Amino acid sequence: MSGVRVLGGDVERGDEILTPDALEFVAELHGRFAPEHAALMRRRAHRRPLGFLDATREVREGDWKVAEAPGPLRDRRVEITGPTERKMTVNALNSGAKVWLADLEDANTPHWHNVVSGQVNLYDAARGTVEFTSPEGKHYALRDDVERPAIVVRPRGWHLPERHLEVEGRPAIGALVDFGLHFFHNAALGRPYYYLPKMESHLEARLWNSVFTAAQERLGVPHGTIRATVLIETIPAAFEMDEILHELRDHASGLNAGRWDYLFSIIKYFRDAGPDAVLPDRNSITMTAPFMRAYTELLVRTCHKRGAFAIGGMAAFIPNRRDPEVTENALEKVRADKTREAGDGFDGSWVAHPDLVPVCREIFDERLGGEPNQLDVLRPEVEVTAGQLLDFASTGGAATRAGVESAVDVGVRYLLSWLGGNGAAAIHNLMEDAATAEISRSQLWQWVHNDVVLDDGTPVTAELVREVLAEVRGRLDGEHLDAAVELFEQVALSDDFVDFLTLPAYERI
Ligand SMILES: CC(=O)SCCNC(=O)CCNC(=O)[C@H](O)C(C)(C)COP(=O)(O)OP(=O)(O)OC[C@H]1O[C@@H](n2cnc3c(N)ncnc32)[C@H](O)[C@@H]1OP(=O)(O)O
Ligand SMILES: O=CC(=O)O
Ligand SMILES: [Mg+2]
Repeated sequence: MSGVRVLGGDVERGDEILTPDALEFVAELHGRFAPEHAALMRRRAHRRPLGFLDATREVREGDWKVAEAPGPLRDRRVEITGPTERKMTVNALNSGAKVWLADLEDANTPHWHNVVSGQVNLYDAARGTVEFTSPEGKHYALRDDVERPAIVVRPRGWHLPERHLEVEGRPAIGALVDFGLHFFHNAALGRPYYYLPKMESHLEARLWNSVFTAAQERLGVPHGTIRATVLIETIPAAFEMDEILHELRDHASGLNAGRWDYLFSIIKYFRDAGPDAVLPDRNSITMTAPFMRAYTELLVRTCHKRGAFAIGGMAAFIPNRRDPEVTENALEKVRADKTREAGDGFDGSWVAHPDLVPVCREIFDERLGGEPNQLDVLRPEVEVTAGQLLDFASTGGAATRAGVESAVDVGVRYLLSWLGGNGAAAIHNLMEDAATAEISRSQLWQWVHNDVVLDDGTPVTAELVREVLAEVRGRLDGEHLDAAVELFEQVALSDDFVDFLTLPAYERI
């Protein structure tokens, strides 16, 4: 194969995915789009003042809609998310959800094995042939008595490289590897649906749109077959919701309120902006904080004005089949979260675990009546200003010692899991993934660099964080403990803010 080298090791059935034609296709996408991608990544480094853009006023004020949703995406009342590990693939497809967000992003450690075997599992899932037998001998197969969810694949964000695949001597772009391999093998089946994470501007959406157009042309797939739901989960993107949908309008199917990365992005963007931008303990920032409400209200309003689906986010509470009290608490919290979203006009929402599918379904069933969605709930009364999106000062809550301890503890435990190959983990009964871990470490960085004083009068210093880190280290063990602790210290405390914790973490796998 000219220009492409596979540097990762052998993965079972990898030869069915990494075929010469598929690699050629991925290489072609790189040939066409790598220069634009590089320019957009350089653009990210510049933190511009935030506001709605003058240059795109016409798009915001114009009268246009995105393409009508295809049949499998007209009813998205409950979406289960999860990694593409084989057993979880079967479990997600049997969960009774309307959509499975098959995650190659924040719930996945991009070990080469996970990247390739995830594609194998998606290949079988798309063909209804996926099955699995556990080491204990339990057999998993697709059930006939459950409606199969539409599969919506989330490739990695634009920033992540894939160094196990080289194109023209350079590490490939993770997003193009994930999208390219999946599209190449599955587009002909007619349902190439994607979730697009972590975009920071409509120009990045334009790049995805160009990639989609080229990919469809190249494989002879009709223009507009691809449908993409964009996560609005960075603060700059919140000011460009209309523009992002407009760029992708032939391929757009909706927006999702990705709350965890959104909080991370806010902390990152305003990490050194002084006291008014300092956020309190993660646990005290809820979806009813004024700036979070402004964000979700604007998202629903924008989507429905444009005929696009508004999909709610992830409540992090996880049930535990061995602990009824934990499960009851999770169900109650998730019920409250989904009830608020349904009432606000969202068309459906995310859950992290099969046992949460029924509660989300029940709430949206009740709200939707006999309808598949609530696209007709236009929310014309919603008007959101830039000031409301950026009003962090009225959040309430405090920075506390418990907040510091929890941030360090969760961050290190998550990195231990990530380095071991599990990009999503239940920690203290909460779902943790790369986005929530980003909040933990960036929050500490922000507190240290803004001379925050805890509610008990203790200043947050690098020494304090190191002290807590030593305590946490003392109670944990595991093969990757040294690496996890070193990494955490780096991403929480280094003078130069590390853009994404997964970048230095990736160097270690
Ligand atoms: C901020 C964001 O981006 S959110 C989206 C990204 N994050 C995610 O997708 C996380 C999704 N959730 C998960 O990965 C898991 O639920 C975890 C890691 C949080 C917990 O997993 P576990 O500890 O295995 O949960 P638990 O033991 O209760 O699982 C019970 C069963 O449900 C299955 N299960 C749990 N979550 C899922 C899921 N999301 N998809 C499919 N199956 C699942 C397990 O495989 C297990 O199956 P089994 O009984 O056949 O062995
Ligand atoms: O991807 C979802 C999020 O909350 O982040
Ligand atoms: Mg996210």
